[in-house]
Amino acid sequence: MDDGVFSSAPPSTAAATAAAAAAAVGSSVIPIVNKLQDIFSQLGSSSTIDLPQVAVVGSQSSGKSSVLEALVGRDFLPRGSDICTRRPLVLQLVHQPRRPADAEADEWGEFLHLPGRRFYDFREIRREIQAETDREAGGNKGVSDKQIRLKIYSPNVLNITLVDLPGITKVPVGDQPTDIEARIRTMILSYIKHKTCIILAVSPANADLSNSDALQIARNADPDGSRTIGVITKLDIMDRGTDARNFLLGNVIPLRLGYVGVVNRSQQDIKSDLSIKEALAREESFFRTHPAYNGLAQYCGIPQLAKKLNQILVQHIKTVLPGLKSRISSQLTTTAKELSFYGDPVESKAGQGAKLLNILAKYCEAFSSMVEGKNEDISTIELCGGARIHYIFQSIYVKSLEDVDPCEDVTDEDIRMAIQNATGPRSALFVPEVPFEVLVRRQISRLLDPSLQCAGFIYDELVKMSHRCLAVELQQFPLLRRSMDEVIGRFLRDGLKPAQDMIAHIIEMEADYINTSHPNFIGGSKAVEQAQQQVRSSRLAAVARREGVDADRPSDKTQKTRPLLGRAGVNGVVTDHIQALRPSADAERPGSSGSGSTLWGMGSIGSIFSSSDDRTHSSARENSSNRSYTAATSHLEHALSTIQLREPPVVLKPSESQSEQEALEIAITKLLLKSYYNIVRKNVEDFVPKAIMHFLVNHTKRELHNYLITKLYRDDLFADMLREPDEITIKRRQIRDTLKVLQQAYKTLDEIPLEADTVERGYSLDSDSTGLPRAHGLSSFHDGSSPHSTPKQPRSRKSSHSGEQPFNPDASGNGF
Ligand SMILES: Nc1nc2c(ncn2[C@@H]2O[C@H](COP(=O)(O)OP(=O)(O)OP(=O)(O)O)[C@@H](O)[C@H]2O)c(=O)[nH]1
Repeated sequence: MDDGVFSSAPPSTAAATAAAAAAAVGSSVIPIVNKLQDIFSQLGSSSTIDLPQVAVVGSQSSGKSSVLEALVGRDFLPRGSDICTRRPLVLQLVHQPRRPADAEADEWGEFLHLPGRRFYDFREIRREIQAETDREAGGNKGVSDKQIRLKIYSPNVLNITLVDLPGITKVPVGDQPTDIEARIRTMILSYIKHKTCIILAVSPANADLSNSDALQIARNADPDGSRTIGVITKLDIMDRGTDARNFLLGNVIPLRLGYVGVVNRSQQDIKSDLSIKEALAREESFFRTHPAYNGLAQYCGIPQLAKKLNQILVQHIKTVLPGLKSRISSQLTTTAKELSFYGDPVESKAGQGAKLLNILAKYCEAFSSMVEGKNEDISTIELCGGARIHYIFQSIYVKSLEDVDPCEDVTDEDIRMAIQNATGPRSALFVPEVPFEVLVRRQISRLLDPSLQCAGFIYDELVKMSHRCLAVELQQFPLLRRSMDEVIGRFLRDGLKPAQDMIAHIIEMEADYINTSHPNFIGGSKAVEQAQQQVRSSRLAAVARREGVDADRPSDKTQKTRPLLGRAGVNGVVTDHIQALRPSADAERPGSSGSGSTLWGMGSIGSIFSSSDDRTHSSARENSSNRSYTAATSHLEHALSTIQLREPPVVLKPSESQSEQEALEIAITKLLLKSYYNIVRKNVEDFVPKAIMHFLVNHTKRELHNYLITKLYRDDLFADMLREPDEITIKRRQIRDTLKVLQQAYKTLDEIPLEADTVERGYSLDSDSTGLPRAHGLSSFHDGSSPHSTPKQPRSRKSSHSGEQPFNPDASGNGF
């Protein structure tokens, strides 16, 4: 040990103070981090800036605890020539504001295993570390990987975590297991493997540096050396005539971040209670006066080590700053937008009038855009606005009409009854038009209800849209919102009425004139043809069924082979159906029917019931039946004096059995009914939506703006309409305040890189004008700017960030 160095240059108090101030790890970064912390708290965020962890590794008694203690600037760690650190000590420094009135109580320690107990005396902290080590690892040199966690609260520290790890030992002693070396190495690696951990690889200068355990294990965890700082201790006790100059310069084992040589307190110094402050001053004197380290000031001393760490921390902060800035910037944009949304309260009448007009115009624009599907925030989740109108028209209204069977509520009996009633006392020679018209009108009138419902649905949609327009903006003016709702409600109701009237007219028009000349109408002859086919096929099916069932009853067969369409029944006319299938030449001539009823459409329908052959046949049959009737009566006259007819019932229904002719008539009527109904349905499906669009939807788009102005733009109403509720006024104030805070925060962040440069410059021991160390390994922590730039020279944001980023900001974290 070169005691002469210390004795020849006793430390001055000023130098000691300066050195001590410079030595504390992160002390110079505290203002920056405090500022960031302020920004976080002002923005109401509980998040903090996470700094990397620092871990000391090395062989046993290499001086790890001494280095850590010097960096923290307080005596609190057990140190000694024997094994001291036997459990990992996780030391969390917690910055807290200074309390002037109670300066003594500003700093204290707290152990996780002794919650709530504050240690103001740092010697007691050391004792507790020793006691807690013994409790877990025993008193006989045993080692445990169970952490001791200690928090130190102080206004002089940075929020950072430091880890003191047991030293690597080769030969087991005391209670140590045989594989102690492997165990300790595994334990150390578990800490330093994390990418956010800065490794202080401590090697004593009085041992063979090229075989350093510290450098070897650090290389395992950090092969490219981007986060390893080599620390060479005990330079004061190197062999006389040797020095660590080549090592410090990186000539022996190069390291990207370089080396720092330090002189800690010796065991003797510890015994004689040499303070850290004095020790630092002595260290400074040692390097200043030792010829071997002349010109290597930036590689020497605890303050240089602290500076190197600070540079890493500054670089880390620089890395996270852009993210922080962009967060604040986007918050700024959102808040500014919010404020512009609330705008400034308008006091003057003219201003109020203009504002009201503006709101009404914007409202109507928004309404039209919503109807036309042009609004900005088009939903991808559900149909909205005009698309809903389209859906109601096509998927609800049109679809419902198409699903309706026009004959659904018209039974065969209804048709039969209508036909019989229409022919009056005569027998029907032709299918009369009246029943068809009656029935088709009945079906047309059924279209009115769904059409009016459709108009009602669209009205509801418009009301909903009117509520959605400027919903957020109008929250600011509840009275105006209410008045607008009322006015718009009235306007829409007024628009619904003509739409409904038009719909009623459309249906009435359709019902009023049954246009059987419509080109799409099936017409009589075609209907007859189809009806005959239907009837024939159903008859054949019935015959086939019966034959299947009665195959073993031959007596019935004669009955079944009778002409099937012989019409016997209510009108007493018997018609041969086969005859009826042949259209008569007479019937094809319009007006040839001669009956009271008009022929349907194509003029060929009636003929099927009126062949002269039919009439001959039927009169022949009538004659024969009349003959037998006369015979029977004359016979009865002998037996009875009076024949009593049964009274006709009050309500008369057609006889139950339906003749095949009637079946044909019914089938024809149904075909005609369906055909005509389809024409009407298509017309209605087309015209009803047109009516609704014209009288209700487009009318609203065209006229609402004028209507709103007429009803609401009145001098005497301006103030009331635009009166804001108190909560809006408060909200505006809050947003303004937040905006100010954000602007300030943004400005502060902009200033931080400059301050960081100052930090880097502030603690150089040599006379380098830039103050920046020239260590080969430091380049990765520089900001890429020229080392010769003047301290006050402002830099652009871009240039303040290094291209090389030793830490991944996303992975950063101090572990707690
Ligand atoms: N002269 C001198 N002694 C030192 C120096 N650094 C440490 N020592 C002494 O070396 C011994 C070990 O120091 P520690 O700081 O306990 O070493 P450590 O690496 O933490 O030891 P373990 O935790 O037990 O592995 C102590 O007696 C210190 O006083 C130094 O730079 N010069």
